[in-house]
Amino acid sequence: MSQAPVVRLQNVTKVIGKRTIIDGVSFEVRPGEVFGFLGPNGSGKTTTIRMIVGLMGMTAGDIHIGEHSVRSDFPKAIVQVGAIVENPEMYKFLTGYQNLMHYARMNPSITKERIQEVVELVGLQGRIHDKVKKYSLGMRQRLGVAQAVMHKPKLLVLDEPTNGLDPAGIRELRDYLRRLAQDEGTAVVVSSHLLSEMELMCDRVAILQNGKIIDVRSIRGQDNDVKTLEEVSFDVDHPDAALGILEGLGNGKIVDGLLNLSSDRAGVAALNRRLVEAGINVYGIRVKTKSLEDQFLEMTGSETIG
Ligand SMILES: Nc1ncnc2c1ncn2[C@@H]1O[C@H](COP(=O)(O)OP(=O)(O)OP(=O)(O)O)[C@@H](O)[C@H]1O
Repeated sequence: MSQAPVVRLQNVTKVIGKRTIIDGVSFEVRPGEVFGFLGPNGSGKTTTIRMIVGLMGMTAGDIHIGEHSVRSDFPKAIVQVGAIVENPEMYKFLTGYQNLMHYARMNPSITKERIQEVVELVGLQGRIHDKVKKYSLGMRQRLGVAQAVMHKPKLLVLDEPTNGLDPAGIRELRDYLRRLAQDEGTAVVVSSHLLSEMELMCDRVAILQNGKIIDVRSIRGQDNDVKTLEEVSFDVDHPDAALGILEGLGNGKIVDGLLNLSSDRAGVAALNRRLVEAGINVYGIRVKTKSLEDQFLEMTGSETIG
């Protein structure tokens, strides 16, 4: 995690009328990372994304793309971004290739080789010379991504990219986003209200509710395995003292005389060792693995997430 972030949001706030739509949102995304922005409908995902790409101003806070502020240095910030925020504009009566050529002409740095590269990246090589009107939604989506990354942006932003895609289309999207992150080091920000998709696609997710980030967590460890979170209960002789010893770790709480904490698997052993070393007697440890879905539902109350 030593690389400088590609995008950094600091206390981003948006007030419309008297309503605070986005309330002090901060996070950063590093090169090669696929970052999910997850929240129920109306939680503020689109508004945040519109601010990242400069389609909407901020009331307070700032967003940096690389070292350039979206507020004070917008032209330099935005050239490093590729985005699909609304439906990508395509000429339906032109072929996929002609559409890409059309956009490439606006940017002399894009070579024919680069166009070929992005076509392969999104897996459209077999159909790139067909007219766009014959494309499925998934293929249009891919063409949109190809177009958005032709200029090799450091950051790719996609708002609800899975909307309307079937499971095969979602799997393909996931594969080429990961490829883009790995091969080109692009930082990718995707929003969705569907946790199941985010779990498959992202390295980390931020969970947004009522305009606030209520949690940011890693989904994949360095080994690329999906991480699970454990809820641990320690049965100890002095729960209050144990809570003090583990202060600041795992959001500890005492429930029914047991010390409950959140941890990953390796952390459970470390927490136990710390207690024992501090002279606490541990009579039992119960570990419950919670899926991200359980956690998300708990955090956001009863709101459905699909
Ligand atoms: N221009 C606006 N004026 C007033 N309220 C707005 C405006 N834009 C968004 N909102 C409100 O801000 C909140 C967040 O909206 P936003 O579209 O960002 O949420 P979202 O998480 O993207 O949800 P969805 O997935 O439904 O689009 C909503 O309550 C919405 O009604």
